[in-house]
Amino acid sequence: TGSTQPQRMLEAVQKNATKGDPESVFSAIDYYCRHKEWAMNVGDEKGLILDSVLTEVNPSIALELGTYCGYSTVRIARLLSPGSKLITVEFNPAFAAVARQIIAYAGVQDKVTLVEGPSGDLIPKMKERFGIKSFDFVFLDHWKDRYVPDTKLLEDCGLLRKGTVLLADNVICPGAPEYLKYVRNSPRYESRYFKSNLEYSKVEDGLEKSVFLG
Ligand SMILES: Cn1cnc(CNC(=O)c2cc(-c3ccc(F)cc3)cc(O)c2O)c1
Ligand SMILES: [Mg+2]
Repeated sequence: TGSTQPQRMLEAVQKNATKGDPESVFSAIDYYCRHKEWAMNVGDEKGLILDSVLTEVNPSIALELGTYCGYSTVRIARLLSPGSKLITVEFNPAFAAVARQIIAYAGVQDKVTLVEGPSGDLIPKMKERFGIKSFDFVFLDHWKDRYVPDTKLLEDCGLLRKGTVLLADNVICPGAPEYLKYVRNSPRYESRYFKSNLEYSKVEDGLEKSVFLG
């Protein structure tokens, strides 16, 4: 009955997942999006790469740009150590409203702060609003033409430190060519491409992992 696709995803979670079980929540979304309606979640295949990078970094403070319905928010939050935090930024209020419910259903709401608004406006306010020194990990999954300006903004606001890991979704499909040029040509990043597939599809896509060198 849910009128929008995000609402139908939420319904699928409420119907098929177990409250308080993050794994069952993102698995229910994957099942729905693979068999019923495609949606732009990072998905199960790229999600495994996200999991492995997260486990390696074990961030105390992480940032996600582009919450959408909270699929990757739940995937990230479930792997955070006790006391670690994830700040996730979503521009679209309808997406944010669904994401809050999916995050709560998964039981990870205590680790997550969802902030609504344009990333370009919110990033400069992160230090004062959330008392952040710098981020250990950043997942970029929002508008692809915002990857470069927001990365430069994170640098200029002193929100990256030596060793901060940036992980960018969709660098092939839909593509973020300027971002790839930026991080691969900059002496301030050490970049590596993780080849995969577009969520729920056979089309190539991948994640770019870039370590800020300070
Ligand atoms: C409206 N909006 C709110 N947030 C965003 C940012 N995300 C994307 O744009 C995005 C798009 C696609 C995608 C769409 C159509 C297609 F044919 C192939 C790929 C996949 C993703 O993983 C994405 O993250 C867009
Ligand atoms: Mg994406």
